[in-house]
Amino acid sequence: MNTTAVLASLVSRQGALYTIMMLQLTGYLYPTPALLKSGDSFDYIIVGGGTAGSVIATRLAQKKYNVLLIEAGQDAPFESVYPSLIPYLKYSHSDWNYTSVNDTYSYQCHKGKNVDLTQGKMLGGTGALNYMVWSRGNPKTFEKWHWITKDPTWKWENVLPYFIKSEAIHDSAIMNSTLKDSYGANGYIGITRENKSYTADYLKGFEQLGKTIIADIDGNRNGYARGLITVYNGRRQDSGSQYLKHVTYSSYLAVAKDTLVTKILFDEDHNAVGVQLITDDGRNITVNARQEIIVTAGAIKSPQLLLLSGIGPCRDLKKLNIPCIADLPVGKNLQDHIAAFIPHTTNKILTRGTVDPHEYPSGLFVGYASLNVSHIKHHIKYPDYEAIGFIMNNMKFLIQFCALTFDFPNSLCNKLYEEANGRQVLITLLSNLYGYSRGQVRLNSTDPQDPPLVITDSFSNDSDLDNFVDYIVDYLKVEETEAFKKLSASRVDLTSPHCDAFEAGSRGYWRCYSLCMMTSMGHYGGTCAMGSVVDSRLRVRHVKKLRVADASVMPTLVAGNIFSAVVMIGEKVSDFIIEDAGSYNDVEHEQIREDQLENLSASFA
Ligand SMILES: Cc1cc2nc3c(=O)[nH]c(=O)nc-3n(C[C@H](O)[C@H](O)[C@H](O)COP(=O)(O)OP(=O)(O)OC[C@H]3O[C@@H](n4cnc5c(N)ncnc54)[C@H](O)[C@@H]3O)c2cc1C
Repeated sequence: MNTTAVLASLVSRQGALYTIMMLQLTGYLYPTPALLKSGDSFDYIIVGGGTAGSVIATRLAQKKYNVLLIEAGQDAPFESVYPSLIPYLKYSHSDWNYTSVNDTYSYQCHKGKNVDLTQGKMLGGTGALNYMVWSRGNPKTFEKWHWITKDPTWKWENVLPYFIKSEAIHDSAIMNSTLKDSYGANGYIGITRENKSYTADYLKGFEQLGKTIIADIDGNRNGYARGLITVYNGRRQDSGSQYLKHVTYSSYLAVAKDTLVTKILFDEDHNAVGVQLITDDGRNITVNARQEIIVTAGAIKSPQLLLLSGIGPCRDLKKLNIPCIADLPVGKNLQDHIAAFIPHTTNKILTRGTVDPHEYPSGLFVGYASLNVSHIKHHIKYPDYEAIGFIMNNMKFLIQFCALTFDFPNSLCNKLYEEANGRQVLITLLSNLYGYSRGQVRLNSTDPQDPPLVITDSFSNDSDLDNFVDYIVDYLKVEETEAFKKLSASRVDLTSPHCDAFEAGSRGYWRCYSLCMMTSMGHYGGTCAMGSVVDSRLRVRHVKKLRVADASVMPTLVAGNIFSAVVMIGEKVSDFIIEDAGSYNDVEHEQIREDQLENLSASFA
């Protein structure tokens, strides 16, 4: 077995899975597709049926607003449902397959000297192809958001109820403890804990290092734990499948699939009144929103749509002859959690046997650590870095992870495979939680089907690289523990010849290592940030009746994994929308619905 062979077999299986997708085996999980015609009107139009969009569509339909959810992709396929099939989703029809611009500095050890910007193109969006780690981030993140927006509703104690509302934690260590009041039991996203027996051998190392082994891996406390995952009953718990199923048959929700929104339309008073779109059968039509349009197309596609619609830096728009409606820094402030890929081989012989598709594909631990004691403020100890350990007990998965998910060259992944020699491998993704580098999303052209330009500028702020070195050195102290020695944990250096000029272990070496072995956590955010592009109720500034509500509104990234915070944003903005719709009184609302029912019965007559 080598990397080329594993990737070739994966591609051929992807072909087979695409054929299975045609059978629409997952269709029963989702609403049937709506057939739109030009001039159709809805109370709310939601652009993007991903992580946040699915939450908002569900909550508004439950409140009996007439909602149109528009998604560029299809229902999430079979391989999204079963956790161990994650590798089959990348480069598939359910991925936008975008890449970043080569900035000649970062990602230089990757195949294309850039990074794959994996994003879900299906109901459930990126949550339907992500790595399913559930952590809510550190309270300090939300204090920062409060500080930026001056809106106390973003304080930790005020966002916590929305996390709780979204979760159904199925974990006795949390739910039988004093922590249980700060966790949800009745939300739509089911959460369990990774349970491979061998994960314990690795956690022991951190315990021996003096780290606390904790139950709730929240970014709230420093320490290490087995990962909490969005898997329940052997199935992925993304918001597309788990929220929309509650409104599958609702007459208040229409879902247009395989439908690309190309522009937001405004009237002369700068009210967002409708959208232009290309339907699944190739028609260019316009549909109208009586109340609001909510853009939830993700941190790369939301800014693209706003820019195409004339909302963004006027100077840039002018160059493309796009009339500028609102001069706002759309697309700026792009952030991501960058991780260093650190492999350790061990002496643990792989347990053979077939992989259960319902199972999480590897062992998993998550840890948070801080180097700086000054970070212990207001009784909150907040972390500098996150370490996610994937314990690979399957060689095929190891190769897929290295060469496909993280896009390292085949030669490098072959070396890792050879060094592993049939034994378990620990891959740590060590990430900086508070990066200062910022990138941007810009239009490449005025064609909405053209991918935008994504310039990550990762590590453009040199202090990020410097901090990274400290984090790696701190993390690797675990190699000295009895537990890691017992595992014969041995780090595999895949940087040669790239970093050969540096003395191993020197700061220069670790800087080179970080730049070479860096990878994206897929946590893109910040491109329509609160405080600059949207206000604290996520309304786009300088125009009316338009909101953005997805990872792009985070002014700074959540210090943790960001999926749960995007779900929280979806829950929270739903309340904002419902509160703000108060003036759109029930009488008018009911009246509109009666008109629609009349139209509907007329069309059946
Ligand atoms: C490989 C990977 C692994 C990850 N792993 C984790 C993890 O383990 N834990 C974690 O917490 N986070 C993880 N994340 C991050 C997390 O999943 C995302 O940040 C989050 O799901 C983003 O949600 P969103 O609503 O902003 O966008 P999305 O969920 O991407 O939703 C956007 C939706 O809009 C649709 N769309 C876009 N443009 C248009 C248009 N013009 N018209 C119509 N529809 C459109 C898209 O098709 C998509 O469905 C991961 C990300 C990646 C890439």
